[in-house]
Amino acid sequence: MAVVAAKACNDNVQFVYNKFLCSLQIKHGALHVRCLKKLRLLVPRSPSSYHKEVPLCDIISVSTSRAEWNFNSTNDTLVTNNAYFNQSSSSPCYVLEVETVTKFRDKRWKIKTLKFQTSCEISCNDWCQYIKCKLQECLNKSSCQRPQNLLVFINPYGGRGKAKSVYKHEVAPLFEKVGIQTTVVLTQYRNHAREYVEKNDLDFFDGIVAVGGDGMLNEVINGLLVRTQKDNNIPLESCAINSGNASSSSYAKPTLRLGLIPAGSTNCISYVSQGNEDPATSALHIIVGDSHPLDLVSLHSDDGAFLRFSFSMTSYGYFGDVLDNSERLRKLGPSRYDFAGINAFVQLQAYPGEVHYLPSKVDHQSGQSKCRYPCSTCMDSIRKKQNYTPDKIESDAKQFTENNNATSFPTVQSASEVNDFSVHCDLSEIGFTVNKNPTGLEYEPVNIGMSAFPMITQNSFVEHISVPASDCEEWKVTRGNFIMVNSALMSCACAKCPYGLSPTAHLADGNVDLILVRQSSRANFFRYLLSHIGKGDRFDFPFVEVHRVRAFQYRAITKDEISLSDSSLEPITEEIPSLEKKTCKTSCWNTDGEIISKPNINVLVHRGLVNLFSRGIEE
Ligand SMILES: Nc1ncnc2c1ncn2[C@@H]1O[C@H](COP(=O)(O)OP(=O)(O)OP(=O)(O)O)[C@@H](O)[C@H]1O
Repeated sequence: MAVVAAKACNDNVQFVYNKFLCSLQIKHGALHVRCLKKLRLLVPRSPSSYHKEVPLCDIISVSTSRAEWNFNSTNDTLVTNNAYFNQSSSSPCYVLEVETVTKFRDKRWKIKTLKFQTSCEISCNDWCQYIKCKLQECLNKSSCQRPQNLLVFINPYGGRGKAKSVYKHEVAPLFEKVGIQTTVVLTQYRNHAREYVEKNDLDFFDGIVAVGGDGMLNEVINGLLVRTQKDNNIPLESCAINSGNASSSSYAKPTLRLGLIPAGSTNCISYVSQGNEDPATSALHIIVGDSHPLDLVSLHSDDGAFLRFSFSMTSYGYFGDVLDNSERLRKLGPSRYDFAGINAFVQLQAYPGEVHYLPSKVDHQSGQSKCRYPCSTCMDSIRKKQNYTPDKIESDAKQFTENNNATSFPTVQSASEVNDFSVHCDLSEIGFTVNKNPTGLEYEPVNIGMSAFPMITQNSFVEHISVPASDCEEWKVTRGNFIMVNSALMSCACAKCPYGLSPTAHLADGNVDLILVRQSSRANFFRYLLSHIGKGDRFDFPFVEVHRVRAFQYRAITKDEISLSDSSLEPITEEIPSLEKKTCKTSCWNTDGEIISKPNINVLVHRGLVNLFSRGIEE
């Protein structure tokens, strides 16, 4: 049938489309509509200027129907003189209907039906079959099939409690229209979706969709990842490199794709992966079967216990305090974040800590391209990963362990002993380099005894870090009083911050942007926060630094350690409470809107560990 259709479609069949006589052609993955002649005198465009190109992957359905010719011969002089119309008008009209997505400037998608009329029933049917075949070929090539059966979780309480109505009015009709079967679960309690995904048989489904905010997607991701590791007998505590897995981590990748229908107070993933928070657009990305890999980080406590997976922001300090405050103001709805933000700002605090990080080979400065469809950075990393053979992963891992075979944490020299800290510190001998703060102001090397210091051994990193050594630089360490330690796995754009915490972060490049906001005045910190409203450079502050990293580890410095005449950790302004005046408090972590109260954590990036129903933002 396909061959017959293809043959027929090579003939020069003419269709009437949008007041033009036109021909159709499929090439380079798109349906081309080329206009040959205009059928109405008053149409301003010339036929040669009219050329429409519909990517096959944007076509939703193709069908045929019968209709009436819709010419008005009294108004249309050209029509009445046109040979095609004269022949056709007396014969029946067959319509080839191509339903496709149409795209608006704000990246919203809607369904549009293109109607091509002809008097030849056979040509109409052949073209219908031909487009269907080509569409299937295109889907097979990209190995992204369109979902037929979806598991849908709706959080009835997230955001303004609108998720149920959003699904009912904007999404369900679209799924019904294309014949997607759904199993809908209204969540009854926190972690209901997570438990459901962990315990139930999912073989029947092609994907899981969360209707709510980022918190709902986070639940589903955690449930699915935990379940997948269980199914594959992979302990969550281990991140050793797995030679059988093309991923940079030992975690097994789930086969189900995931989607979010944005209906929460923060829908960061929708902003970052499609450029808006429009539920219908998200539904259409699911319907056309889009697929884009998404990096995740796994969070482990300092004793190696698994905490959770996260896909966007993991932040300590100010954002942790905002979330902590906002949980107490839940009854205020989404506006609680504004109140909590003001409250945390009034009580602004810097937290003493130490950050170990493994820089990526592509540093933040040189990786300035934005993540846009088709994103070569994300796709390159996938291709590279595919070339990364199991043998190479194992040999790199071995080399990495041999090169860094130190078992004890090195003694950091005193400030007076060390002038150029980045070079002459003992740490460099075992693969650590201690950074010098660009300002040279906020912190200096400290004289701190090992006995009082939380033990971080190089081996403890090797156990948990699962990135190929050849893709990374050496581990580095820095310390100071931090208002915030942020990590952005993606740009983290949202309605309040349209360019995000880190505008050039990618969805699937295997890196996370580590943003260290050191102690400064309230006014400076406010300027830093304000810089997120616009396009401007949010890293152009002397107290802010950014590193593109594959992994990092945070250790809070305790009061005992501070008391060891640690001059580096003195506040530089009187505005923010001094550590001497206050007890040495710790903050909590805010990871995708969930709280982790333990301050000491390990954060590891896992490249493209899940696939989203998305293609990335189209320019
Ligand atoms: N039925 C339920 N009752 C209470 N909590 C739920 C329920 N279903 C899901 N949750 C939890 O609510 C949290 C927030 O949900 P979601 O992300 O959908 O909405 P949100 O409005 O963006 O978030 P938030 O309310 O935190 O601003 C999620 O972390 C999820 O675990």
